[in-house]
Amino acid sequence: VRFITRRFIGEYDHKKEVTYRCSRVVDQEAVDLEILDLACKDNCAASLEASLRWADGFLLLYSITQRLSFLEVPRLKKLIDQTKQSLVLVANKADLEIGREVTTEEGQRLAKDLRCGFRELSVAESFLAVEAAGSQLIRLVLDQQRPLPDRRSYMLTVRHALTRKLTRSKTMQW
Ligand SMILES: Nc1nc2c(ncn2[C@@H]2O[C@H](COP(=O)(O)OP(=O)(O)OP(=O)(O)O)[C@@H](O)[C@H]2O)c(=O)[nH]1
Repeated sequence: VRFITRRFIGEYDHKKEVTYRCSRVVDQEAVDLEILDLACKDNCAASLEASLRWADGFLLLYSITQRLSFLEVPRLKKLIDQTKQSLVLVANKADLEIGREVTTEEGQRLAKDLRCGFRELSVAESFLAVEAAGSQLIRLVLDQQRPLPDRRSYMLTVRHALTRKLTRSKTMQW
């Protein structure tokens, strides 16, 4: 809701399975978005599996003040992995430092292990951070939809491989 309306609505009536529609421009590309806000409470696996059928990407949020929500992440990631969709892990409520139960490093480490993007932010405090997380996911999704040689990740892999090769041959010259 913060991403779509720019406003932080502290308490809102969280209806199940509501799809929001909006548009964004990311890297000069206009993108139409459909966003499904999953509550993931009682019947999370079932609603997640249904959404896997149409979602191109996921923002997976946990609260830094609730370790249990962090511990749920690997299980949810496994479900998302079935479809190889793009994922950005978001550590929310960074404004509540006093109640912190999950460190930033733990979040970063988990995202590295799970090979997904990572952001720590406060939805309450920063619309810009929320927008950046959304844009990061949109970029990942757009990149995944491009033909392989045009993908940013593919080009980075090629660049790294070339750099390694060049470094090796330079070393051999010495
Ligand atoms: N302090 C603070 N509170 C937040 C933040 N984000 C959400 N909240 C509060 O956390 C509660 C849950 O927010 P929701 O937007 O309903 O998030 P949810 O993912 O549905 O979370 P749950 O209802 O806890 O499952 C609400 O009372 C929000 O006001 C944040 O960044 N900082």
